[in-house]
Amino acid sequence: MSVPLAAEKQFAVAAVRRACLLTSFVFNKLVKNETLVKGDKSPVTVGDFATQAMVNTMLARAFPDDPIVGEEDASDLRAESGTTVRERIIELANDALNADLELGDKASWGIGPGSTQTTDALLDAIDRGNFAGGRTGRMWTIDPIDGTKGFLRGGQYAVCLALIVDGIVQVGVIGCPNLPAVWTQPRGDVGCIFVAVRGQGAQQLTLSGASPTPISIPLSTPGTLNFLESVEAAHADHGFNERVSKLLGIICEPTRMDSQAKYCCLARGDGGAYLRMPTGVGYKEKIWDHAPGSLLIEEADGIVTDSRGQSLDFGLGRTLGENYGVIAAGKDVHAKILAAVQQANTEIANAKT
Ligand SMILES: Nc1ncnc2c1ncn2[C@@H]1O[C@H](COP(=O)(O)O)[C@@H](OP(=O)(O)O)[C@H]1O
Ligand SMILES: [Mg+2]
Ligand SMILES: [Mg+2]
Ligand SMILES: [Mg+2]
Repeated sequence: MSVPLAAEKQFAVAAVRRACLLTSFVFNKLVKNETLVKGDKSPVTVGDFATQAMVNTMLARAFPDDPIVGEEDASDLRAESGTTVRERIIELANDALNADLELGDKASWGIGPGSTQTTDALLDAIDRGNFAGGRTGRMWTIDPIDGTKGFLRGGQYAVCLALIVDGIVQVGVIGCPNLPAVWTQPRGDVGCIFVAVRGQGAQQLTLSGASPTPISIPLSTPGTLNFLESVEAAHADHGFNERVSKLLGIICEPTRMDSQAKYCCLARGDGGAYLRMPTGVGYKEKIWDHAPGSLLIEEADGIVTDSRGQSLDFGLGRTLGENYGVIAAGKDVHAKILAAVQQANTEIANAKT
């Protein structure tokens, strides 16, 4: 009997692996005018666009009927003012599509040497990511560079791809080109890929997609428990986490890290919990920022909920709906952290009245 979702898993690892080579290459060559500022004031680089163009091109070949919810869209690139960055993106995406990698992806997905695409085809590939999402059917979600701010500062970032079926994440792959294979050995091998398939566990692979090693969240003790949190104070409320730490008697300092690398670290036991509480009203968390990470945690024996204790809902469209924050932790401590979060929320609400 064949293993369910084996083709999707193999594809997602190959696509993320190729994407990680592209983003690492871009980081080493990035020049100042290759970063744009989006309408919401967030940065986006030629690397984000080129990666989405490349992965979506691969997806269109491998799974032509599957819609894609992607972070980026090509409208700014189609404008006359976008000419310079557009040309650079097309060059980068084509170089990545043509790269001669093993793993047989030319045979399976028609890429590799000789697969150069036109500008129009690559811009259209980026815009295949404009799907609205929803409750029914298969869809992929891609965050070509999660943690763009981390990427720009040479910190952590992640290439994130997930398959969602009927609102449930089934496959999640996260590539972390700057993450040490072993956290305590930052001078050792750097770069890893994380894979989860629902019901089949979670694994860490090398950046070349080799040596799959099962990972899971170990039991925590109050002495070792610490929080993983965003570097960006605008993305998650650091003060709230401090309050929760005090309530729980946590003595370790939080580990600040950009991107879904936080989920990856948690899944393999580096840090006891990832807490991401909203910093204000209005921002809705995006499905591509959490789909592969949340599956990775669940498959690594962890639990992911919002601050009401409810599962994240990936069937609402491009966002997770109203923002009640995210709490990801090992099975043994999740309930304790959730209770402390709720107590902190009550205290804050009482202080206001
Ligand atoms: N006000 C806000 N609250 C929460 N998340 C936000 C936010 N503004 C932007 N983000 C998201 O935070 C992500 C990075 O998360 P982190 O802080 O964990 O590294 C960004 O992903 P991108 O970098 O892909 O745009 C972006 O989608
Ligand atoms: Mg972004
Ligand atoms: Mg993101
Ligand atoms: Mg991104």
